[in-house]
Amino acid sequence: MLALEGVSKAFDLRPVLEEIDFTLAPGCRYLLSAPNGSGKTTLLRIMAGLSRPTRGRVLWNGAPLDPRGRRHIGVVLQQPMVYGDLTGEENLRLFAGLYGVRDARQAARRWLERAGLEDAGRTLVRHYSKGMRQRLAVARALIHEPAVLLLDEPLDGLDLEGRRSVAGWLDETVSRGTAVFAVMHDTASEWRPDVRLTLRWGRLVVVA
Ligand SMILES: Nc1ncnc2c1ncn2[C@@H]1O[C@H](COP(=O)(O)OP(=O)(O)OP(=O)(O)O)[C@@H](O)[C@H]1O
Repeated sequence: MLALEGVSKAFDLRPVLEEIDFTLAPGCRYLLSAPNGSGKTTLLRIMAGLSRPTRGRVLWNGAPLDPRGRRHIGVVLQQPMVYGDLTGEENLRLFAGLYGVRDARQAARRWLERAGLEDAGRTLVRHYSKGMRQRLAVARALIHEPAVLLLDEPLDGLDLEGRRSVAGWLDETVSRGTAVFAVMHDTASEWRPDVRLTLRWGRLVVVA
């Protein structure tokens, strides 16, 4: 499982994260909520292996996170990593292929349907609304059934129905054993976490 060991991060000597020790548990829902600029995205990027800590380590099953470990992680950042010049279906097939999903075409179709995008599957993503793009980004992050799903504001920009359906997939993913770690406003009522976290002075703390 994914673990942080003494993770600190500073930008130009300005500390953002301080000595974070944290291990995710399978099938657990984490919600991280903290003020703007407190380091939430920085933490998520480090957990995903997209940024290096200044000190400390990110571990996958006890060993430093490497490209093989990263295959077990799905990520949705604030700028959804989907390609505007490809169709929704092409995007999903591309990522399914990159992650080594066995039948990429079938997986892409299944996830398009789950995302409620089957009619838009052949439309270029640059013509999608923000909500459609967000649903596609979550489908992209789940297509290889990761053990850990890291999300930055996954419900933002969605209408009520979209929020409920994404929250529903997250719960479904959790029920299959995936640990879901989401940066989200703590007022989001569609998704109930098991553990609420915040960042205080760069430290990750559990909110009682
Ligand atoms: N690449 C970078 N170079 C320099 N400073 C950075 C960089 N990335 C983030 N920071 C700074 O680190 C601090 C934490 O940023 P981060 O984006 O992680 O916060 P956040 O909690 O996600 O904020 P928000 O809620 O606004 O998204 C901010 O002061 C930001 O300016």
